[in-house]
Amino acid sequence: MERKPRPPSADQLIQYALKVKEIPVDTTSAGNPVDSETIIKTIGPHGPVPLEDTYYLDKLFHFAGERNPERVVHAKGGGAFGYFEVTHDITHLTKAAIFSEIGKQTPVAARFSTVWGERGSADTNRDPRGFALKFYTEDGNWDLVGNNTPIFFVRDPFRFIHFIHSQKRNPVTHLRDWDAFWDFISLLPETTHQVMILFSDRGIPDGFRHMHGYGSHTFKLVNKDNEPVYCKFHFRTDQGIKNISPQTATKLAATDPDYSIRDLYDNIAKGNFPSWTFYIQVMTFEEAKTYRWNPFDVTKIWPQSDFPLLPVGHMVLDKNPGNYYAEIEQLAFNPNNLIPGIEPTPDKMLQGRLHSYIDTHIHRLGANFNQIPVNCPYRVRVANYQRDAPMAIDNQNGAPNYYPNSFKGPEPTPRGAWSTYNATGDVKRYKTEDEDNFSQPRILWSNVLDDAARDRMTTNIASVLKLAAPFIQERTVKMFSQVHPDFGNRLRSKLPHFQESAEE
Ligand code: HEM
Repeated sequence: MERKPRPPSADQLIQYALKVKEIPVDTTSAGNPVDSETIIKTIGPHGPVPLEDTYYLDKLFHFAGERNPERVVHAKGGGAFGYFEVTHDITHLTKAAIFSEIGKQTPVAARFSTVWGERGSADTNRDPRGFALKFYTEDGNWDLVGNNTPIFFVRDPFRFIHFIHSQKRNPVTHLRDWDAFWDFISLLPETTHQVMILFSDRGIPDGFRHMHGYGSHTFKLVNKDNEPVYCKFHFRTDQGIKNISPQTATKLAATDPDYSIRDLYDNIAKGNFPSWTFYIQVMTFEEAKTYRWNPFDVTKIWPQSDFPLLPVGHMVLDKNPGNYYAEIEQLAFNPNNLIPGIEPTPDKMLQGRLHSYIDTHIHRLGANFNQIPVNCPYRVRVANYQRDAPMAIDNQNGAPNYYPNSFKGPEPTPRGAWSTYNATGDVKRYKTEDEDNFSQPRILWSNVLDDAARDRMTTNIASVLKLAAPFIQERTVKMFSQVHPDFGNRLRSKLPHFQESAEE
């Protein structure tokens, strides 16, 4: 029988050993040579262990602290490194250094993830996929922390935490709770659009290479004359969209739960570098005033028929991490890492995210998380008035640590200012329930999906909606019926609860 060659990921240790010219001396974490890795010191062959075995203690204490808290969402993921290259000029739209000339390359780090599962969960779960990018530009890091879907479940950041709680484990049973999931979804119909995408074929992408990535939010581009436009960011996979059937996904969850991480690593190791073409959509401020949908509502797309995709560049991932923990687990993305020429907008969800990520990184990685090499904006010299805290590696030597000062401490620059805009109105919690929740989902149902895709989507929904309490099933079917009566009818026909009620 012909033997299949081992994938590169299986050979990592062999490859490492081949490169080592001289075996290093084993040391304590302080570099002192040690005499054993296998035998503890004892007083006599069967005696107790003396405290003198400090190397054992060095190992033991390090081991007990080996885990950082996992990300509260997007805990399981894989990543890689590469570059972004400009292919089309957009300097009339933005002064962002990364787009300054055709042919310009900027180093990039990418992390792809699932959302609700824990650090050890299966890669093939039905879930959105995170699509987080860090561009190391000469104006510091630009992070685009998006997903593989152009929209999101909720349009107000207050709802995000409730949404995540409804997807995570039940606090009593520690099991996924389909009552909580569908209860939340059916009580907030703004989730309809994203839930349809989640239960469509794209809900289980074939690894990380075969999916698009989106900034999802509406951002602002500002040019050198400080003229702004609104924009959306799109990364379209050059490998083509490819998805996994629910049956194969379930099988893979048991046989190869790290399927997507392995697929990414092996393809890059074999020189089959994944790439994405980068596009923007642009909307002027005038267009935004009268557009038929709220341009800052992240539950809605900007149809390409109204706002065509403009090509800008491409991203290639050509380098695997040298060490997963150091370079992927410790990656810390932040939608607030923006460079001159790219700014936030009144998109409430984006505004709601701007402060969340620094806090989570301090909790997960410590106050100096930006000094970890993979997060460090290494193309600029970091100079500011922050000092100390654990793991301060670059503590800025003798520079003054207060401002103003007479001793050549760093000076703010107008280049760092965001463009000005008008904001008026009473401060209060504005209800958004009058938003249109169904017209874009209806277009997705009627114009984008074909009949077979509609059938697969309703089967996928029914497979887990049937696990919710009957009153929640009924409310959910009612919600989807508002997209299209056919949607509701198909679902009803696939849910045992409705068949039983009909028989009664
Ligand atoms: C108010 C809304 C949101 C809040 C408060 C929030 C908060 C968080 C938090 C706390 C993390 C964990 C970060 C870490 O520990 O490193 C995270 C990760 C992430 N979020 Fe959000 N999030 C929100 C909405 C979104 C949206 C709308 C998207 C996509 C469009 C998104 C994409 C991501 C991605 C991709 C990651 C993983 C980044 C990585 O690979 O390290 N989030 N989010």
